[in-house]
Amino acid sequence: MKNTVATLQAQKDNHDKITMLTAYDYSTAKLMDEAGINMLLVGDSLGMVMLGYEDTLPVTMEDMIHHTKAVSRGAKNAFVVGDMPFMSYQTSIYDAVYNAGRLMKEGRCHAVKLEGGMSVCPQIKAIVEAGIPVVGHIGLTPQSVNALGGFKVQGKSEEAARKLIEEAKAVEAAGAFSIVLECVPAKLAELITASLRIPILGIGAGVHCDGQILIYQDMLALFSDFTPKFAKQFANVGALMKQAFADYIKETKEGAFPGPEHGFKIDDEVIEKLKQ
Ligand SMILES: Nc1nc(=O)c2c([nH]1)NC[C@@H]1CN(c3ccc(C(=O)N[C@@H](CCC(=O)O)C(=O)O)cc3)CN21
Ligand SMILES: CC(C)C(=O)C(=O)O
Ligand SMILES: [Mg+2]
Repeated sequence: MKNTVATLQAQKDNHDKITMLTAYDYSTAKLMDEAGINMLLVGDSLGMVMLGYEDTLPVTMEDMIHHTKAVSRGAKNAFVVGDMPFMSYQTSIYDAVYNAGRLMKEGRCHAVKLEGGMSVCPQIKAIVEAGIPVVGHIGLTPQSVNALGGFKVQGKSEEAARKLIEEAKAVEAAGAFSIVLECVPAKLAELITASLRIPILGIGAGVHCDGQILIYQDMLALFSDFTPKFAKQFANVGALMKQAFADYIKETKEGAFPGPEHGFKIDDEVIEKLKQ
């Protein structure tokens, strides 16, 4: 069944957990879609896990469109969300609508996501009015890493927790159909999830959110620069890949690969004639 804004809202209303993973390419998106994932996020985290930058700030609209196109082609039933990169929406309402439109029109995603609370509500409202569904993103907002002083848990003090609740309500009121809540204490996330009508997608925000989102390289151990506490390793695909690469190198050096079954034949007669 195809996932839509309406089916995702129904999942919250029916206490049926929403599942979301990041994807950045066609083949991986297809595997996740076939496994039955509800939502795919083409995250600007691609700057870190796919391109090797140390944060998400250098990611461009062109990077996002390129990867969103690939993921959209691999997603049959999953609801695809394209992440708005740093400085594609903070600068003005015009930029926000223009770039959200590009991501949807060229990338063929079903919704866009942008980071921030009250400060980006005018942008959320304008994008939604253009007919583009918006996912909000509050708590740890990685595009503000320099302002936050690192990738740290958010909303621990009473003041910070109150501000986060206010931000969640403001983003909902601005018209977002869902919110990603990143790196906040589980009990605060539970409170926020209970106070909002729209689905809350948690990452490092405990089990009481309406759904979960994870970076796929983290769950498969494909990324080793750092490991957030919330990154559960579901399989060690990284180790499997490294072993397969080592086996390929070894067999190639030994002449064990390729075998006759991996090649093409020609009539011996032809070869004899060539040798004459
Ligand atoms: N591979 C990867 N996984 C992610 O979850 C992720 C990215 N990249 N890139 C974009 C952002 C950055 N994020 C991060 C990065 C690091 C931590 C981290 O190491 N956090 C500490 C918390 C420290 C504290 O207690 O404040 C941790 O131990 O989890 C968390 C989120 C989440 N996103
Ligand atoms: C951490 C998730 C929610 C994200 O925004 C990304 O992958 O870019
Ligand atoms: Mg992001």
